[in-house]
Amino acid sequence: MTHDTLTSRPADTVRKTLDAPGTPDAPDAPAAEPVLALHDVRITDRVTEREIVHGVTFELTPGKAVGIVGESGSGKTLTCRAALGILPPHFEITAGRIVLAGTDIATLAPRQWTDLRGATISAVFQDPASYLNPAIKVGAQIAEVIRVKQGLKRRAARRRAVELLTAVRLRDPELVYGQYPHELSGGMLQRVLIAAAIAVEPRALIADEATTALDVTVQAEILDLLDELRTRTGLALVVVSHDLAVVAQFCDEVLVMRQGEVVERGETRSVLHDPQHDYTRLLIAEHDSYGLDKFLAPEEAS
Ligand SMILES: Nc1ncnc2c1ncn2[C@@H]1O[C@H](COP(=O)(O)OP(=O)(O)OP(=O)(O)O)[C@@H](O)[C@H]1O
Repeated sequence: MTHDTLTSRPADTVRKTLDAPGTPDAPDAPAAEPVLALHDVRITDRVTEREIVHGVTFELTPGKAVGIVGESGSGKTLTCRAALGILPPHFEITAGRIVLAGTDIATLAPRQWTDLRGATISAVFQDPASYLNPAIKVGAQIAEVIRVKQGLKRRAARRRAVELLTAVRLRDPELVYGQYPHELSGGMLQRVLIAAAIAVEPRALIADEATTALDVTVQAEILDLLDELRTRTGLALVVVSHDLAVVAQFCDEVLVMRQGEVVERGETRSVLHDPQHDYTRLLIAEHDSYGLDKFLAPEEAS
């Protein structure tokens, strides 16, 4: 077993990861236009009339990654779903603005949303199997996305789908193309979902606990893949994770959410080195002890 994976590192991992040299921005580079910007977004449950998300603000520029961390039920997923235009039926954005590639999403008709989703913004969630049709071979499902969104003919769509399965580093892409979802492992399914999510070359990708259900090695591989796409293609990432090590490694900026509120937000390095809010300190402390437990198990602990 290797300890050099994202969630099985010793205490203080978060800070050590931050100390690793990064790729600094060119000093005089002009600030890029955000692909996605949220301005004080509030989300209300219309059934209970309760406001669930109390004002989220962040900007995501090409090639950057913003992390959202926080306890279960703090509103991370609702925030992401709002940005994707897929809030559950009785939830509504009741204040603030979301601007996607320069367009205020409040002005979008359903048809325009269909064009933007996949092509401008895309997402990968935790449970890949539930997003695939169990009765259709996975390659055909990706090819269908390509045919519909890019208007490619059947043969060209197939070729492109195999290219994408190669790009997400599936070992035998031709074989995988012809397999059904139940024939693939969780890690392979998540790669297939990422292939589908990047099929139409979106500018932003939301990864909402996309690696949570995977074992640590596969998790690290998937995160590396997303990071590579980010550096190579300028894909902008929103990474929702309960794991601070993931955020420390991949995100330029982090938002810490608790009970629908952003309690702390800033450059990842400074938030994790010098947390200002008690809740952020608690998350870091919990992470460190969790990391230590994992480091000791199983060989050293026995
Ligand atoms: N489809 C839904 N129907 C009813 N309530 C919902 C729905 N989705 C979310 N909620 C409620 O909204 C609140 C925020 O949920 P959300 O899924 O955004 O939290 P989260 O931070 O992503 O949590 P987790 O880490 O568990 O995914 C929670 O109280 C949740 O119960």
